[in-house]
Amino acid sequence: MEVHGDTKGIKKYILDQLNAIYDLQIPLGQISTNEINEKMLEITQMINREVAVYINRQGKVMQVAIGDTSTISLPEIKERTSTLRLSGIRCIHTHPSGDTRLSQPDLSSLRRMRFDAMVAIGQQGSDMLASIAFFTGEYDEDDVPQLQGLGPTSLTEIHQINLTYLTMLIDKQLAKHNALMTIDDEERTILAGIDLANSKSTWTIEDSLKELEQLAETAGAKIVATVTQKKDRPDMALFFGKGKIQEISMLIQETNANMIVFDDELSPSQQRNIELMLGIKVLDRTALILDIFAQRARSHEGKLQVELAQLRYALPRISGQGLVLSRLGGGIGTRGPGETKMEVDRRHIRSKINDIEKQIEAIKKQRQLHRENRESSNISTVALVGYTNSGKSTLLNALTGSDVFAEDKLFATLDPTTRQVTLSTNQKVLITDTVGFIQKLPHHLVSAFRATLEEVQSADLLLHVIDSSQINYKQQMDSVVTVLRELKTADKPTLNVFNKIDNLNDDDTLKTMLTTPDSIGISAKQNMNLDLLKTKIEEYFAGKNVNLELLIPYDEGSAITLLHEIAMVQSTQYNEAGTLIKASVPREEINKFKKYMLEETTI
Ligand SMILES: Nc1nc2c(ncn2[C@@H]2O[C@H](COP(=O)(O)OP(=O)(O)OP(=O)(O)O)[C@@H](O)[C@H]2O)c(=O)[nH]1
Ligand SMILES: [Mg+2]
Repeated sequence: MEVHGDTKGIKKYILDQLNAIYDLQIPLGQISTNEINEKMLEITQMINREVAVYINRQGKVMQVAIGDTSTISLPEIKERTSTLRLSGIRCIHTHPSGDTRLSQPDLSSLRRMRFDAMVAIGQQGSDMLASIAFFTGEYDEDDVPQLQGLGPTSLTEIHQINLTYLTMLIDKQLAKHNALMTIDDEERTILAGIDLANSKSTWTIEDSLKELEQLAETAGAKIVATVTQKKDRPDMALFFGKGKIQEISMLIQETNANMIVFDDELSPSQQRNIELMLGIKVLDRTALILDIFAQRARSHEGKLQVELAQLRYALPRISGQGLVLSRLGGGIGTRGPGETKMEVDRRHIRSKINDIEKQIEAIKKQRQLHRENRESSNISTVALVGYTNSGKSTLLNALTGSDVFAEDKLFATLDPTTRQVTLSTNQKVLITDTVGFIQKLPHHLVSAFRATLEEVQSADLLLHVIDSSQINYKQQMDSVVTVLRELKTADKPTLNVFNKIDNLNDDDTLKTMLTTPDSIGISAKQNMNLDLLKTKIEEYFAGKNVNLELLIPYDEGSAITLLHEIAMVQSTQYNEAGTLIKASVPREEINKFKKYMLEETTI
């Protein structure tokens, strides 16, 4: 490292002191430190010349120079053809006179170099004073970028400014201005997951992050990096450790990311703290899911429910921000009276929440009437439940010949759809397609599925549709059961429908799946076993099944295969004498299994 500028005639021991500044680190987001400022002022007094230090957004000193800042050139600052962004470097320099007002050359250097901020510091008596100027992100009528200043004031005050947050707002504002010229709305996204030491989840962090990636892509984001951290528990303030956040800050610079999504729900304060440290948009899994919901909602009620969930999510999160900025006298992103504006917003949100709740209540009553009509007509109801993208809508379409929207994306369906299906016995049942479930679904989001919830609660039978081609299908099943438990419907009679078996080329896997009680393997897309599925539904409603407990010797495997085909297997155990199976068998088929029946079985 060398000291730049006009160093002629400067003594070596002073150059050494200036050189030592390169080794000093500035905390993320803070403009500079007392240590650096004191050093700079001390040297200024000795040589009676300006001393300038250039610092990047990681808090690293990029250059130390002596002399006039208006003639400085920084190789780190690439000449940008567009006027979109700040350079990511700030200039702190001394005024030997002690008058810290920014001069015209200071301001033109700020404009030319697009500094994050230009700061002048000086000493008056024992006081360290400073002035700061930065872009507001706005332009005047002649398209000249506007500047804003603060000071002279105490250095302490300047150090309280959160530069990360400030530059984020400026960048946003600049981008907005240039939106007509450049299309740069790509969300370059970093995914972040925590690997908790004693997590109760059956999901691996890799699987969970893979799913988060799918969610982010569904929402329209482009993934540029993924970070994980192993921890005993999340950090109260930052979720991750401080060092990790610093590492991410570096990664943001490298990848030019403008958004980070955490795989778990962040508390409002964690979200805010991370945003202040990183200066980019910070979302969590919940916000991402809400965003997808918002894009997908079609029905009036669906839209209301998503909006309600969004407002409830936003409410505790609108606070604090802009404190630093309102002290700077408004400007970037704070137009309106700072805190007052937030307060108004919050009240506004609360009344909106009330309003939507009333509307939803009214719709709910209407729906209840519908349901009562349906119930009085004595038609049995089946609800399709399952992990998102497992093929519920495809199955509804296949069973009923309808054309519900199905696609290879998470949360293709938001609003429940009910169709009638005629079974072979001419019996009619109503089948309802519902929103898919997902792991780590927060409680308040579950309530956003109210329509689904009611459908599931009122159904006579659930078909749990499982994507058997997923390696982690078991974990997905667990997650569905968890949500069903939250909906207090986990005890409903359920048929496990292993879908997409056309994608399975491994018979053993299917066999293992079918040892799950009450299960059947199908392909909704390829029309495999759909008649069998209908028969099972039929049998359930006809009450034609008899529960048997069978012991099948190991050399009579074909009986087990037959059993899986025509009965609902509830449990399978292996013991010395053979396979012990509990199954619900159609009455007319009982004879085929008589010889395996355990004595205590009663028919
Ligand atoms: N190979 C194969 N693909 C299937 C089968 N059933 C559905 N799919 C595909 O799986 C994807 C998801 O199907 P959907 O019916 O939209 O799934 P869903 O459960 O309704 O999903 P959400 O509404 O998003 O929760 C689509 O691309 C379907 O074509 C199947 O039996 N075999
Ligand atoms: Mg669907």
